[in-house]
Amino acid sequence: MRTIRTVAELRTHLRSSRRAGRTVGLVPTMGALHDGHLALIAAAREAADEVVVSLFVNPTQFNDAGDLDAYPRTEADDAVAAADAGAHVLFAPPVAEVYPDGFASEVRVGGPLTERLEGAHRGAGHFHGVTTVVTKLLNMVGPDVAVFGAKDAQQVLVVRRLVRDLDVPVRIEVVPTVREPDGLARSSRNVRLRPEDRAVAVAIPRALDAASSLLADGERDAAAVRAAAERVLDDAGLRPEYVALADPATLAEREGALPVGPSLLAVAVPVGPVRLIDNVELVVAPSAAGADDPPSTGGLQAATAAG
Ligand SMILES: Nc1ncnc2c1ncn2[C@@H]1O[C@H](COP(=O)(O)OP(=O)(O)OP(=O)(O)O)[C@@H](O)[C@H]1O
Ligand SMILES: CC(C)(CO)[C@@H](O)C(=O)[O-]
Ligand code: BAL
Repeated sequence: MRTIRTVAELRTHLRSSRRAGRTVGLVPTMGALHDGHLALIAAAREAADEVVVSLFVNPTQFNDAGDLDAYPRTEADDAVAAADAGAHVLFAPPVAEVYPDGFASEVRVGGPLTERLEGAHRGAGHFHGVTTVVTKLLNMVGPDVAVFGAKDAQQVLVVRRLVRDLDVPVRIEVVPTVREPDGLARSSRNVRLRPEDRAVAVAIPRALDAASSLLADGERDAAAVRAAAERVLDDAGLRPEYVALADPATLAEREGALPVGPSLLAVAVPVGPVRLIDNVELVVAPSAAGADDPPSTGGLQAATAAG
């Protein structure tokens, strides 16, 4: 595996791969690689001949300077992990290579997809930073396929919108959330959890499970399903920024009876000094009698209950 730091060198390398007829997969990351990232690299290897892992802690998507400063940076370990996972290139540009002096452009996805949930709490500027850097990475690499994690479900929606709206010739693949043995979603920020925070953080996947179980037991009321998750967080002494049960295409909050098909249960929860996010797709299957019910699209990481 080669570590490349400039766009010029990356293009030269990829030109010869293209000439040899090799397809290219991109895995965008901010480094501090864990098993979630390795699952993305494995999916990219399945989907393409040549895998580029980008490692760039993108300053424009951080609303909180403290969060940016504290973001873990472990490039030497990341290079070993990416190579072991079968990546061909680690693209790790310095900030000035991505945002040279005089940089004055931004790529925005407008509307509710960037305004709701993470957009409401981190600020829509978060997603403008994500879409700007993702557009740049797609332009730099020109991949056939780019792989993202379902842990950042809203980011997936926003990136898919971007690619459709701007006719970017790339296929977006999504990998289900990889979890610790106790259910906590793997996240680069987990290393900043103090032992006492780590012990309560398990309430996050348990809250998602509680909502899934209630749905499986036949509950259909959105408020009741949401409240089941909120109760588990509250019992653990956690104060979520949001617990959203939403339409997975528009992120509009569900009210009343959940419709047949998928809904997205997404949470953001500060745990000590760290802000964690997680989600699960809850699927109400059509009832055997309901021949007119719309078909379930299925989820990326769905919990399904018959209607
Ligand atoms: N547990 C996971 N399972 C699957 N994909 C993941 C997981 N965690 C992160 N990813 C994906 O990896 C890609 C890079 O994410 P990133 O480098 O920000 O890691 P991260 O663990 O999400 O870090 P943090 O949550 O601290 O920002 C994103 O597409 C993200 O959705
Ligand atoms: C996609 C991404 C690498 C853009 O900086 C980042 O938002 C992330 O790690 O999910
Ligand atoms: N994984 C999402 C990137 C971020 O937290 O900014």
